[in-house]
Amino acid sequence: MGIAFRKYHGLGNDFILIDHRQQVELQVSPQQAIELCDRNFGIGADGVILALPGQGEADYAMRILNSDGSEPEMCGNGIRCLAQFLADLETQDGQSPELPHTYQIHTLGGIMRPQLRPDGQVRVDMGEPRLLAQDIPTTLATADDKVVAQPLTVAGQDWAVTCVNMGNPHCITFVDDVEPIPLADLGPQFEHHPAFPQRSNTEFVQVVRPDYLKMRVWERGAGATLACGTGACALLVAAVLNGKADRAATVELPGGCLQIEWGQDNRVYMTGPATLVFSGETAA
Ligand SMILES: N[C@@H](CCC[C@H](N)C(=O)O)C(=O)O
Repeated sequence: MGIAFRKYHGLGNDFILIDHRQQVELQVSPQQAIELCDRNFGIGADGVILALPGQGEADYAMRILNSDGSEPEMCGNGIRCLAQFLADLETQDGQSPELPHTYQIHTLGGIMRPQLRPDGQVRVDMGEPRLLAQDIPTTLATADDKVVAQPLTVAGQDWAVTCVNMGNPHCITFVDDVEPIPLADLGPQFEHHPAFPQRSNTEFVQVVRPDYLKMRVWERGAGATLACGTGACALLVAAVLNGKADRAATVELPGGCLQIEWGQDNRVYMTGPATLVFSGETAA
């Protein structure tokens, strides 16, 4: 039996979505995720997302495997795609949700709340950013301290980094211009730096205006991607902490723009699209 799937993307950050609502035990192994995500020999994607049954307050649960088979705690673009996938499945089951509709989704990074809106956008309550070194996690500061503009040497160069956990770990560096950054060279060196015991997602950010930031990302377990939702949230928080941005801004990623807001309630809100590309079934 093959695996039935649908492929979605959020600004070019693409995922294979699998209906896993009848089973709690994961039916997709890390090796299968690597094969499904392969852009030559598989479907091709940055990750595999499984829609599982929810427990307690959660309507559903999300598990995700990166294209290298590792399992991250959260994925911002992925959770928008998951919300659209769930609505599409419910519509197929004759229970189309009335918009706006908010799901409560259990993730390994906590409960997230994506809201499908009548204009086709998905707004997600991404929860509170975690800033203490022990929560990133990183050894760049003592456990109870924040990591804001701390020095880090990578590739023989000194960088000033700010770290934010949005369910998953992010290391943010502000630069004058993101275009010349040699991402494929620097990205893996940040990702695997000993200062990050659980590896790290890495964002290079250019402040165009306090309400408009431009970024390029190297994702843990997936490499250079066209967009990263948790990364866009993390970098807005980092930019505010560094006095470089307003609490609401447009973040331009290689695949398009996200609207990010760090509310006075200390929660981060992300708004962007989720697009169905095609559906299919793998060969047995
Ligand atoms: N693309 C994602 C993040 C996916 C997880 C990441 N690769 C990690 O390992 O933490 C997003 O949109 O947030």
